[in-house]
Amino acid sequence: MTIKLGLIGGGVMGEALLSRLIDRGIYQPSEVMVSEPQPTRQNYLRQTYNVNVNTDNCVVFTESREVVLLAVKPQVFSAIAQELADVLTTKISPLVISILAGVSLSQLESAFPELPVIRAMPNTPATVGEGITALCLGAYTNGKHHKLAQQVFSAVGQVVDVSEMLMDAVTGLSGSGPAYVALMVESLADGGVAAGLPRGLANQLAVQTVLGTAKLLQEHKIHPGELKDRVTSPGGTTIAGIAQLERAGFRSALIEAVKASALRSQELGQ
Ligand SMILES: NC(=O)c1ccc[n+]([C@@H]2O[C@H](COP(=O)([O-])OP(=O)(O)OC[C@H]3O[C@@H](n4cnc5c(N)ncnc54)[C@H](OP(=O)(O)O)[C@@H]3O)[C@@H](O)[C@H]2O)c1
Ligand code: PRO
Repeated sequence: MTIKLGLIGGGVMGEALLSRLIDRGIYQPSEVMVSEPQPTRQNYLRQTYNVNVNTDNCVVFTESREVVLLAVKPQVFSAIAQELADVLTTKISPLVISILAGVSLSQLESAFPELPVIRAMPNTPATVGEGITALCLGAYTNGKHHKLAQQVFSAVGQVVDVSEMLMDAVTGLSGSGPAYVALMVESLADGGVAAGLPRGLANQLAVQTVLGTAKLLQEHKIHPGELKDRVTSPGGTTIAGIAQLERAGFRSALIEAVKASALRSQELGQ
């Protein structure tokens, strides 16, 4: 069977994309080849997804007919680029999609000269099909490549096209955001426990509150400030909580977190 998708780096995000792409039938397991350095991880991916696994990134690259997805840490990028340099050809090349934080289109295009490359930033809710991915296209891509990338990432959630100058900010918000939301859910549950709730119930209340609020904002397209006002009864419980959040600098903490993450993304690309 022809390999259509090559995945270089089957870690957290690589696996999130892989599992969903196979689950949705976008790729058959036999059409996928993954490269991973650790034997335990190789066995896990082979056994769990029935995909082809290899340790040689060059084999994965040359065997892949449609897409090669780079999902290694940004710190490994230059080593991978050096490894692949000898097998690159402009005659037949897969579309290269990088999900590496910070690594720019110009760095990708120096590593893959004259080849179609796309820089993408997905996020971990991709695992359950509720991700959001921002795409920006390299100079050697065409409409077919764009469509292919949209097909891959729409299998894991929403897809938006952005200009590259926004990619670090996207990384700071939606790329890193699931961690901030998870921290908030954990803290809400801790608050519930502090107020006397059993842990399991506190977790359930916290998760469903975040999920339901996000759904309400999305489906009714209302401004978050308006929803806040709807919850906040005069002289009631919510305004007492909000006053405390404002004293603790809650908004500012989140703003600064997104800015710090965007800055770190910029640094990783240097
Ligand atoms: N996690 C997220 O939420 C998220 C979201 C958007 C984008 N990203 C981006 O996705 C990339 C991967 O992040 P991650 O969180 O999935 O990291 P990760 O779990 O560490 O995954 C990277 C994988 O690549 C493997 N690897 C290391 N060197 C390799 C090599 N030379 N050839 C092939 N595979 C190699 C690693 O194996 P070892 O562990 O054995 O080194 C690991 O399994 C990063 O560039 C990150 O910026 C992540
Ligand atoms: N996880 C990656 C990081 O923390 C990139 C966005 C989310 O660097």
